[in-house]
Amino acid sequence: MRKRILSFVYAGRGIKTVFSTETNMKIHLVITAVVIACGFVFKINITEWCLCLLCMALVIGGEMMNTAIENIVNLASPEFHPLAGKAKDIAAGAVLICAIISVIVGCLIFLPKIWEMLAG
Ligand SMILES: Nc1ncnc2c1ncn2[C@@H]1O[C@H](COP(=O)(O)OP(=O)(O)OP(=O)(O)O)[C@@H](O)[C@H]1O
Repeated sequence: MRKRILSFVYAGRGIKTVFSTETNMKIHLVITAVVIACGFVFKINITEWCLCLLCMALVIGGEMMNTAIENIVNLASPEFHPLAGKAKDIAAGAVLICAIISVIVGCLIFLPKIWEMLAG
């Protein structure tokens, strides 16, 4: 039981580390806050909330995996190596794909509502 609780403590420490050290993570946090505020302002429905929450998890989780990979690569290959560069580029590319898809989902949800508000 103690081991189980400790695993939550370690996970919490990982979340705290990534949010306090990674600039990209702070940017994601600001965007997440803006999306949540827009969700309330535009009164999005439960399905739209679920899609927004999934996108947030995708981008923040992806960024955390990217940071973990960067740390492992730096540890395993502090010197220049094509495979180290490839691993970092692929991890960064994965975050970019998640972010682009999330922006598209955000546009599909919010743009019609913004348009409706401006038109009406
Ligand atoms: N050890 C290495 N060997 C080869 N290429 C590397 C190595 N380390 C970094 N690179 C190249 O430099 C790029 C940037 O690496 P870096 O570690 O600065 O990542 P970053 O995305 O800028 O990190 P951060 O998110 O901390 O700013 C990598 O995507 C990779 O192309």
